[in-house]
Amino acid sequence: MNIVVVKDNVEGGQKGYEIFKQAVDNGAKVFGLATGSTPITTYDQITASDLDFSDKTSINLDEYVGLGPDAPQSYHYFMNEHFFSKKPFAQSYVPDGLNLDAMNETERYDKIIADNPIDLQILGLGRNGHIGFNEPGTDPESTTHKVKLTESTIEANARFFDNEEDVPRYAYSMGIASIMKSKHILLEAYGAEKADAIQRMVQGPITTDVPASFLQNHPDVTIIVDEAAASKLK
Ligand SMILES: N[C@@H]1[C@@H](O)[C@H](O)[C@@H](COP(=O)(O)O)O[C@@H]1O
Repeated sequence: MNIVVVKDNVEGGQKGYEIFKQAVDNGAKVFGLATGSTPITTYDQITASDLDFSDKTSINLDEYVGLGPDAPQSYHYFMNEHFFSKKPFAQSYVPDGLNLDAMNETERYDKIIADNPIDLQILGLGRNGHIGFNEPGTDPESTTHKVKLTESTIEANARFFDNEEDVPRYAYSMGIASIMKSKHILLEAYGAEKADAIQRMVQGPITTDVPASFLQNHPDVTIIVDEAAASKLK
């Protein structure tokens, strides 16, 4: 794992942008995208740049079950606001939270990923070490699946909703195996509340208790962290 320690998320966003630019320069066609507060500075740098994605494809990691693109807390809405409205792709895929037939939706999404192998996948990191919505205990062989969110994740994501009860309890997420197939992975994490997860991901045993620890098995991972998130690395 290649670890880059930066001063703050603004410098991290600059580095994240550079990694996207390099991927574009090297001919990457498919970009795996993430939501959450973490990648926003990277997306801001990208959307303010002259990088062109009009002949490229994006595939998002996850979506809440029950929320569609018009719901302000949906990940589709987030992507429209922070990325696609400013920098459109030829096609952008996000799991369809309004498709309540989980079997149908997860199979549909797996086919999209199989047809469009991801060149660069960007990831955030949950406080409990989750990636996408792959919570602790997720099978490393998992492909797209319906997830029951943990209390820790519901609590962490409640800040985007009026009440904690409004946070959806389920999500669709690419699986760990789907993520591991990406050619290059960029994970960003900022702030002291991510320090434990970063330490366990990088230096702990590879275990389903810390889904991100499986990234130790990937040949091409770059991690951008600020000093607070790196503070527990030994
Ligand atoms: N499903 C998302 C993850 O993809 C994201 O990485 C994580 C961290 O979010 P944040 O970047 O806001 O800390 O939150 C959510 O649970």
